Amino acid sequence: MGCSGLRLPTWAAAAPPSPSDWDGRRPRPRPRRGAPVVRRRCSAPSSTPTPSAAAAPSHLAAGGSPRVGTAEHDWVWDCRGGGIGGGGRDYAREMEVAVRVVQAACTLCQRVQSSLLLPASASGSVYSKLDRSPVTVADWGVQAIVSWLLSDCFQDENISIVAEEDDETLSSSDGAALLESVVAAVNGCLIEAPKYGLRSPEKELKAHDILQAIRRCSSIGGPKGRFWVLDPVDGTLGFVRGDQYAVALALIEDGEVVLGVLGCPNYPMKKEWLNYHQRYYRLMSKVSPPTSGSWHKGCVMYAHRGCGQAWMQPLVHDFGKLDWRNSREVRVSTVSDPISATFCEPVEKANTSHSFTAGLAHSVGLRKQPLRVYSMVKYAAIARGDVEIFMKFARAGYKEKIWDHAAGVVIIREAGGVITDAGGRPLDFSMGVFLEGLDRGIIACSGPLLHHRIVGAVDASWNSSTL
Ligand SMILES: Nc1ncnc2c1ncn2[C@@H]1O[C@H](COP(=O)(O)OS(=O)(=O)O)[C@@H](OP(=O)(O)O)[C@H]1O
Ligand SMILES: [Mg+2]
Repeated sequence: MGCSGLRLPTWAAAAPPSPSDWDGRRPRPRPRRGAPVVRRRCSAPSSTPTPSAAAAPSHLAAGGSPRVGTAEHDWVWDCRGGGIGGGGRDYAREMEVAVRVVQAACTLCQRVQSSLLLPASASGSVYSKLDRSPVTVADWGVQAIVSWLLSDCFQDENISIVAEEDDETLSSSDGAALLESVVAAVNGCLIEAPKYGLRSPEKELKAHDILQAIRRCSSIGGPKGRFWVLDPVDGTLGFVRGDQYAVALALIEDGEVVLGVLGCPNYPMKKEWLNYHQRYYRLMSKVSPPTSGSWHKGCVMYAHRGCGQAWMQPLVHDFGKLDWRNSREVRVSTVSDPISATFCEPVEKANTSHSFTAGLAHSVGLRKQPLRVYSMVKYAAIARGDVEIFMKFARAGYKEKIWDHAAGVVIIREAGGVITDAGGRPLDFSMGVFLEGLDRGIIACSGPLLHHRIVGAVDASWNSSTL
């Protein structure tokens, strides 16, 4: 195992942008083990490359299918030397595309979430699924753009995507206005694809193109082969309530998650803000606006299996462009004493037993109030070292879906954390859309000591619980 070291060209490493409110933390020293690298090939390095050079490699923006290593401004994900199942593949191309695609998808989500806060409009409406869970234009919109962009970038491959939404509602006669809103949202976002280093469609997509892109996400996963897994808007409740949510994209090969990307548009760079609803954040931002150029919220995290590192870059905001030099390594917390540890869990008590986790917390000596946050932002919080523990115990009979965990699991692991079911076994992504065989619940920790204690505490209290 192990990969090549992180090798940044000196000009890129010398003057990293320094977001003023980076939570007081600086990037860690360069690690010894394998590392993803943003590497520039070819032309003479310049200490201040133009934004277009850094952000929009021509091999992606113009050519459709990316050709790594051929363009002048060629940013390459480089974690070579094995470490990955499947013969040491580095997934450079997949990782680069996935990060760009998630960045684009986050823009669509942000626009739809803002419109939800405005007086009623079709794009700002919340619809109800058969199971009465909410769904919005963003769910279908993200699914359509991710599907379209992945297909465009990997034209030479027959890609499979597992994702939550189907096209039934949109294709129905009642869905015409909704479909129109999805088409508008998708085209509004794809026209800006070059700012993420991706290609826009030659012509605006029509309704049937959108439906086709959504239908393409009909893979059901399984133990063999390669497929993408997408949760277009994870934490839909948080999304419709104007709070935290995530866009989660992962690649699974032969049953193993090989890369994960988590877009967290409302993730605050000051971790204490995770405790507050976004409406306070919006209020505070009005009272005391963040200084221009500072990185105050919104990030994309990414990691690839076997690399031993996970990364975060700022969300690309309105007038910005994706710039790989802004990526920073993230690492789990070093806290291993339960007294100082914070645990996080789902907000809704319908999704987990708050009373069971409160009992566990007490028995292992956790003293802080739990942090309740929507979506896989909880996984991002562990990877970033903002919390130490995640616990989820769904009611008996509920089956966890792979898209709710895949991207976060690989990011936590590569950032140094441990994530298993409550029996201490790894989550199994090889059995279709569900995490089959999951033992009781999910436990993620920043390190093995805390993890061991919590798994032990579950065993000790399970029989007396009412779950
Ligand atoms: N009954 C039940 N039990 C457990 N889990 C469930 C349940 N129902 C749904 N889900 C899945 O939980 C996903 C939301 O997880 P969160 O951590 O965001 O939950 S919470 O809203 O903060 O309570 C949610 O993902 P999204 O639909 O993407 O929001 C669901 O896949
Ligand atoms: Mg989800």
